[in-house]
Amino acid sequence: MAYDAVVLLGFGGPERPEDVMPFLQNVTRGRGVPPERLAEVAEHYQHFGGVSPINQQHRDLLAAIRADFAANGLDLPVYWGNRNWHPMLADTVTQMRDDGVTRALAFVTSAYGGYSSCRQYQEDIAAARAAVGPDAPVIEKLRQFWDHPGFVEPHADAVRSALDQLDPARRDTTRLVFTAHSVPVSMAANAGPHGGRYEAQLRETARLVAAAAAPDLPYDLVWQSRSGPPQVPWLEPDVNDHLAALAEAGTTSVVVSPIGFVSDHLEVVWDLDTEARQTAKQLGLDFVRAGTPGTDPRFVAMVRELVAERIDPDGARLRRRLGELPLWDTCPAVCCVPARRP
Ligand SMILES: CC1=C(CCC(=O)O)c2cc3nc(cc4[nH]c(cc5[nH]c(cc1n2)c(C)c5CCC(=O)O)c(CCC(=O)O)c4C)C(CCC(=O)O)=C3C
Ligand SMILES: [Fe+2]
Repeated sequence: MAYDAVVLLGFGGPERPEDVMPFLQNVTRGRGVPPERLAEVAEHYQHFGGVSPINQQHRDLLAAIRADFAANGLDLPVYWGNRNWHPMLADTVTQMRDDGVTRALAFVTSAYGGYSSCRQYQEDIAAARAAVGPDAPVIEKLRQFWDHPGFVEPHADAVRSALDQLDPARRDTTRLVFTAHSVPVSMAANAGPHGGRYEAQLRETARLVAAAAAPDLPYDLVWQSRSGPPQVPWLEPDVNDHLAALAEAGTTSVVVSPIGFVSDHLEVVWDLDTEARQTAKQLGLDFVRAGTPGTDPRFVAMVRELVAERIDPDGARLRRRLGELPLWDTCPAVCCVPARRP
């Protein structure tokens, strides 16, 4: 199968104060997020002058991918479009069509299965193509990469450097706390063709990162950034509640590692670096937040490797992965169907 382009598909974020509300409306349209929650999240963005770091992180990743492709002789143009903010994917697909692209691969900035992390991006692609019309390029999503060494190793190194900042005399009472975006329990139950895939993949990534970074330390997987109406159950415990439980049980020091994400965007710099850090301080816990892959060369090279394994007629032989969960290129049509909303 011949491909003539790659597109980086991101979440997107506002870059001016006046963009914050329209961005949040795009994110939450039809999703039953109460206005109080929206106002609260708008505050988090305004705290940073209305600028989410995520678009610049997408730009940096785009530049790094282009440089890596060029340095390794992969001659494919790389485009960038977002789900929720400019450049919107439909505009990018229009440009691709105008440039004569007919068949492209999409690298999505989420490693996992599940509705928000995988299926919704495929819906974004379908909607953008429908908006462009019958001559829109075909766009196929690259596979989930939760256990790829290019994702796991940068997270593990980040955990190691975070640990170096903690008091070694307290190692016996130090713990790793991995976090990912909480989702509604019903969405987690529907993730993947047999359910539970988002959580199962996160547990595997946590296991792999912990084993590589600090096999002697206990670790947990907990959740952050809960949204939605209060009566709808979401995955728990929340990272802040978990820190309280750890402090109560004698933990003195934590490394918090956001394995659910690929860059230090607003959910990281607000929910962890601001809120969870504050919680830890109140509890008297030593707290260091571990970094995310960002533009780590191994992560950037992973994008090229994912493309290479898809282009190769016998791509399975090129696959690099550390875990054991089932893996596929193309999701079955039934997976991650949206939870029915009340
Ligand atoms: C699984 C998952 C990921 C990881 C996969 C991936 O990375 O794609 C993720 C990433 C992100 N989520 C982000 C921001 C937001 N998420 C929201 C709301 C929601 N997220 C959900 C899930 C996820 N979200 C869900 C189930 C909702 C409820 C509404 C709905 O059913 O869709 C809201 C609404 C307000 C609120 O928080 O209530 C905002 C502002 C940003 C950008 C940060 C920045 O600007 O730097 C990023 C990368
Ligand atoms: Fe989110």
